[in-house]
Amino acid sequence: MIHLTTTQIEHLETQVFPTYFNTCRWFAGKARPQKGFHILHILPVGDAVILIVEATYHDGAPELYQLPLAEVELEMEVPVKGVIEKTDTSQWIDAIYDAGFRHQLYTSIYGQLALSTDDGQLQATKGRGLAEADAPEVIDSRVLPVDSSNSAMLFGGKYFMKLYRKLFDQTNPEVEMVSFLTQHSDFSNIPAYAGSITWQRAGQPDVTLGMMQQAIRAEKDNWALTGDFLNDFMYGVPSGMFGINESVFEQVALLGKRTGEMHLGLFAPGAEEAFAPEKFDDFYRSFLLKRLTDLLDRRYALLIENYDKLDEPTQRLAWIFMEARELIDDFANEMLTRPLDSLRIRIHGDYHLGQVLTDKGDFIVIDFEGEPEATIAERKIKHSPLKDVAGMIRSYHYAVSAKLFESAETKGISSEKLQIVSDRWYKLMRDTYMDAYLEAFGWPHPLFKSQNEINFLLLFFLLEKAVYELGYEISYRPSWVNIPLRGIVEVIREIEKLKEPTVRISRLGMQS
Ligand SMILES: Nc1ncnc2c1ncn2[C@@H]1O[C@H](COP(=O)(O)OP(=O)(O)O)[C@@H](O)[C@H]1O
Ligand SMILES: O=P(O)(O)O[C@H]1O[C@H](CO)[C@@H](O[C@H]2O[C@H](CO)[C@@H](O)[C@H](O)[C@H]2O)[C@H](O)[C@H]1O
Repeated sequence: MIHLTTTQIEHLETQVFPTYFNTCRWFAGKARPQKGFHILHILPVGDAVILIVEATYHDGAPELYQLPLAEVELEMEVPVKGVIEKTDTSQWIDAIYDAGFRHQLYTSIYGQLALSTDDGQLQATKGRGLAEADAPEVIDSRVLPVDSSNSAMLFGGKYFMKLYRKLFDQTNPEVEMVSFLTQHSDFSNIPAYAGSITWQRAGQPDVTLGMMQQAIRAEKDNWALTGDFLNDFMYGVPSGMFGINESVFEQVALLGKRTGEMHLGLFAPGAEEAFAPEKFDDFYRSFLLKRLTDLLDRRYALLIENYDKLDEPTQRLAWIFMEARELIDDFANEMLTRPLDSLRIRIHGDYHLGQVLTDKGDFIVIDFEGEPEATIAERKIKHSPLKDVAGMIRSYHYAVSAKLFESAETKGISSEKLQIVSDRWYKLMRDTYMDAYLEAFGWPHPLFKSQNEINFLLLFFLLEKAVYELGYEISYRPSWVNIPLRGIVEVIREIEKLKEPTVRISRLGMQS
């Protein structure tokens, strides 16, 4: 096993990590003013160790990261991004690139082993998805080229393991969700839970280090598939033809059905507290309202700060949003007073087209970690499942807006015309998805007490999601800021419609 001396620890902390961390895709603190990196714990795993590193900043809370470390020969080929430090005689690498470390992780899960650490243990647990026949001796492994906020490994071509990089003082919601759905529900359109590794210490909350699921050989994700549908659709747009293949509706309806089945699997009256359905009590209503108003405050400030960088059409959309603050606030405040008898449950939390893989004409849902901006405690709060539905509906809106407004094929078409075509496509998909979704529950269902409640909650969550996305785009994809703004404007129009007094046309054609 690696034994780090005090000098080596200091060297890593002060000379190596400030550069190395900033080259890692999974390090979320790149844009923050960094103070330093400190190795808080060293957890032995076979010949390697897992370093628990604290990143501190001049502003805001520190973060904890997991960095597995192995020492290997200089001759061993390791991707550049995995090399932490080279000395004259050896190299220190991110241990995910060391077959011995990966083998140890798999062996621990297969055997449900507990590896001792200074003040506790690394406890591995096996899930139903791991076959007895897949003993560690017959399983090879490799790192997957998935470059995201976590690291991914494949075992025997059959099991997908995600090593969480940013750590939280709690069980990761993904482990709770995937193990619950695999072991306590009939929903089978997720990769089955195969196990996890948790760092446990007396008197401290458990910390999830990694999770394993069955591996899926997906053709693509549903964002890419929807992009294909839209490419076909776009051919007709310049010549004024509005054509959607019947199979597109079938796929969208199937996704609605699967989403409904996922929520039925998560609707578990009589389950343990973490999964038992709850009411829309006053505490939750105030939480939702506060979350939305805080988000709105932050987004308005961000928009004002970045206003001059926006192009003119986007500025116009931004204006509509800014002028509608009072209308939005009035609508949001209804969350406190409106009768709401629908129930709330654990949900996916970050549901969009990219979180659904397509496999042999069906869908597999992945990535149950929840909304990246939310704290872990917030990610475990129960919501109406319509929050997930709103996420997916927003995603269809994104897909069509990105294609129609950003493609070379539609360059010569006026934006008014594109808006009409895009709205029409989006509304057809939204209604197809929604109808198939609700059909999965039968009517009435305790999760949806009335059509009135469905309309209000869906609009509330559509607004919340589009406002969240506005921040994501300003920070990461400024050229797409117009997309969530279009979504916000669409919600504003819907709220305005709700406020209009009902117009009745009498037999004589007079309005009353
Ligand atoms: N069970 C699985 N089998 C095969 N590939 C998977 C599986 N789960 C996820 N992936 C792949 O890994 C990528 C990242 O997974 P995801 O859960 O979204 O992690 P992250 O939250 O780190 O982005 C996905 O986009 C998908 O391509
Ligand atoms: O990285 P995650 O998948 O957890 O989610 C974040 O990134 C998403 C972008 O990939 C972002 O999703 C937004 O863009 C999607 C298209 O790229 C679109 O389908 C989604 O509807 C839209 O929200 C997501 O919001 C963010 O949390």
